[in-house]
Amino acid sequence: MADHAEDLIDYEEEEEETLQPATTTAGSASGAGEASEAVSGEAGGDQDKVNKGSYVGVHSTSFRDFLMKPELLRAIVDCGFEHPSEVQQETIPAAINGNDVLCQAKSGLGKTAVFVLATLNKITPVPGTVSAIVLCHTRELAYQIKNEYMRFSKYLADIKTGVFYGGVPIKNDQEILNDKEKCPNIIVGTPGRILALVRDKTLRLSNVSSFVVDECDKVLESIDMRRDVQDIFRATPHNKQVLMFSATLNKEMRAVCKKFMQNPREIYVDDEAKLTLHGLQQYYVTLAESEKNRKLSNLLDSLEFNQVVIFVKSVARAKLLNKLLNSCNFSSTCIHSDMQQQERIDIYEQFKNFSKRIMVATDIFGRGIDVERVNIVINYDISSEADTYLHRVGRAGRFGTKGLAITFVSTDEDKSVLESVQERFEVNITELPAEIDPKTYMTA
Ligand SMILES: Nc1ncnc2c1ncn2[C@@H]1O[C@H](COP(=O)(O)OP(=O)(O)OP(=O)(O)O)[C@@H](O)[C@H]1O
Repeated sequence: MADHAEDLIDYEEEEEETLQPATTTAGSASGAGEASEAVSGEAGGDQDKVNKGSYVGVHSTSFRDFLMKPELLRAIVDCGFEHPSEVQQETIPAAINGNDVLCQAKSGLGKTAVFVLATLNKITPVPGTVSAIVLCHTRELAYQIKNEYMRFSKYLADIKTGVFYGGVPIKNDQEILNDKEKCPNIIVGTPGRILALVRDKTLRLSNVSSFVVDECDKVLESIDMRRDVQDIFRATPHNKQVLMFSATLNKEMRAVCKKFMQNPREIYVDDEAKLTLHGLQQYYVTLAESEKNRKLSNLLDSLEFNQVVIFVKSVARAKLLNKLLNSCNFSSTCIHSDMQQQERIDIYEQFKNFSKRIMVATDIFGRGIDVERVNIVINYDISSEADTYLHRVGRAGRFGTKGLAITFVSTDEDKSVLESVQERFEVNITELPAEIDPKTYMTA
């Protein structure tokens, strides 16, 4: 019964409601019992701290300089990665050295490869033993990260990766874990399902040497999810490497993250202006709520796009808008929490493989999701937080490509969110002009 209850935990359902200011603070995190075995990383941290922006275009190092397994270097070549991005140059060596790492770097510049390569490089797989655990906040992101592990481990046939998340029968996961031949060495998952598997003792974490949290500020923001992460953390050995990543990491969340770490290498973008994606054109349109559909339809007709993501604030609006777009013959699909999990994965896949050009989404698609061809993001409903805005628009303009973000502003509240985005990230979001040259947002 208890296990079944765990099985039902789906933080993503909360996404729409969490379009609210964070309720957690460093103060609330500092109480006893939080990550009890973690040691604060404050001491000695300063000399390790690097404040920097990140750019794709600086190529002072090569992946070969990182002294990784030759199988990984071959896979990197196959993936078409020619040079490490700046965040990779900075962070991969620290991670490979075995340091704990807390890393903030802007969207779309390859944070995933940092932990995927570092953990794959470290692991000597023992059949039936889990060596690395990777946690993130949504099921689709977990699925995507697992695929990244598959890409980079293609020449490391002995390393098995698995993904476990809620919304699908836990029995399948238990069967995999109970079979020594199938048990993954690296497990990616969402905290609720992972904890359920730890609690029922099918998932044994006593040999874990790498503990990774992607989108760490989001994962540790809600008390529920943070508690689950702490419980999973406690099931792992004291001596392990901890790696955490996000594009947004405020001072409170840094302190929370560091409670899980020992003398971490901290890589931050303290100048928030440097979180703005250079290739991304950002505009707003002021309009009444009742004008949104017509405007959207005009934009979809007039703009050139490979793929577009349209963000809305609720499941109901996602369903409705998708229906409307389909009735107007747009190649649209939608993703939200009120769907069977397999359907969600199928929809993610369809969009990723370009079978659909338009995705109407709630914030479950707002962070971490990497679809290369997305060059336009439309905030049909603006987010209620500046950080969420930054993550959403980061779905376009991945890895230094061009992109366009258009935000509909229909209330005073919308206006103030837009103002806070502009102030914090020092970005000038101007009114959408009557015409935009496609060359400014389409990568040739
Ligand atoms: N060195 C590289 N060379 C070429 N492409 C790369 C390189 N590193 C990463 N990429 C590609 O860039 C894209 C974005 O990477 P990734 O999803 O890891 O970004 P991220 O920093 O995690 O972004 P977000 O903060 O939005 O989650 C991916 O498609 C990835 O394959």
